[in-house]
Amino acid sequence: MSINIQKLTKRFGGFAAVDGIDLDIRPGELMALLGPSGSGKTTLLRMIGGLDYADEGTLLIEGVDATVSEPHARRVGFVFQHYALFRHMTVFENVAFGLRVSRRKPKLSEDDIRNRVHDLLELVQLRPLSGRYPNQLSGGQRQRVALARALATEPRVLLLDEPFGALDAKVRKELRRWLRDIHKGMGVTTVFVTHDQEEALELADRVAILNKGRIEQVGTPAEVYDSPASAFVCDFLGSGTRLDCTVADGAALIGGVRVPVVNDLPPPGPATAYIRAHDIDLADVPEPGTLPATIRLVQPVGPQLRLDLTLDGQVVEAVLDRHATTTPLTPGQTVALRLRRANVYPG
Ligand SMILES: Nc1ncnc2c1ncn2[C@@H]1O[C@H](COP(=O)(O)OP(=O)(O)OP(=O)(O)O)[C@@H](O)[C@H]1O
Repeated sequence: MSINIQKLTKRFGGFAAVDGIDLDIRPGELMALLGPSGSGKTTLLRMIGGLDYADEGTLLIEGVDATVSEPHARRVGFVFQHYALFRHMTVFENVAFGLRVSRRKPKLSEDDIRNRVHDLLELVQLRPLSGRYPNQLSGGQRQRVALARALATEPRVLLLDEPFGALDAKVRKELRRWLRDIHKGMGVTTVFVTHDQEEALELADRVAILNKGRIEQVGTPAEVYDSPASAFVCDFLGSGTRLDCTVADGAALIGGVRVPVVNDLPPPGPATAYIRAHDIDLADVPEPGTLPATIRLVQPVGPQLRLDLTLDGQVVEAVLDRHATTTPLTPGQTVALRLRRANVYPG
């Protein structure tokens, strides 16, 4: 099912939480709404689901105006961050619930319900646990039940609000992979909210990046990461550093050194360069094209060596391959930095 959002606006008091958003979601697409806290992701998702109504704009589902239709008429399935399972019902009953209360006609027989629930529990790999209660499950298992429950009524659109937000990093990663596989198998148009860049980039077909109720950029994970459309997107997507720079004679200069620029160069004048931490190398000796910096902090993290450095009074973060770094690095030491690529924006 396609979703077309046109100039959608939602105000709370005088404040526009969603501010004239246009967004087209394609049939079968897995779309991430990514942005910092308060950027309007949940409000937008709730309007798609019919849990909130827009003050302005239109929302079409499969070409039909759904701006003011009831949630059940939209046929959407929801999964929220906090497992909204019924505590007094078994896993089986939780998944069956939606089917029992469904307004569809004719009603499903008990046999049909049992078969459907068993198929869904198979899909989320929880069939052996169908008799358990939610408090006998891990957080990840509960979210899988919540997903099975959301899928039970065969929604046209699946909406997920930080579905893995409350889980630990390893479980999150497993569930991501698993959600991607399920989505691939079922092909239901899915919109999920996250503030986790890695999650959005890893899972989504396309990512919409929100800032202050507006969309900054929509694109595939590679597009938004490699070609951020604004300083905000660049800053939000990459762990990195902002450095003052000057654009002159068709080049960007930091501390008088020319840096390779990957986006469209802004007009001549003062500018800001964004350098991702892994786009910085350390040269063995100062040489043309390098900049002198002082190490402030050296932190080995798994396979990486994370460095905080100061360059001309500005703090720079660099990430090196720990095993490829043979020279000892210590705080206070002066090193030569080579900035391999930068995104440069005006001002
Ligand atoms: N019911 C409400 N009444 C008043 N203000 C609200 C209401 N719901 C949301 N807001 C405000 O609207 C803005 C957007 O909120 P929203 O929950 O959509 O952001 P979000 O991007 O999902 O944030 P988070 O990642 O923290 O959940 C916030 O400033 C929030 O305080």
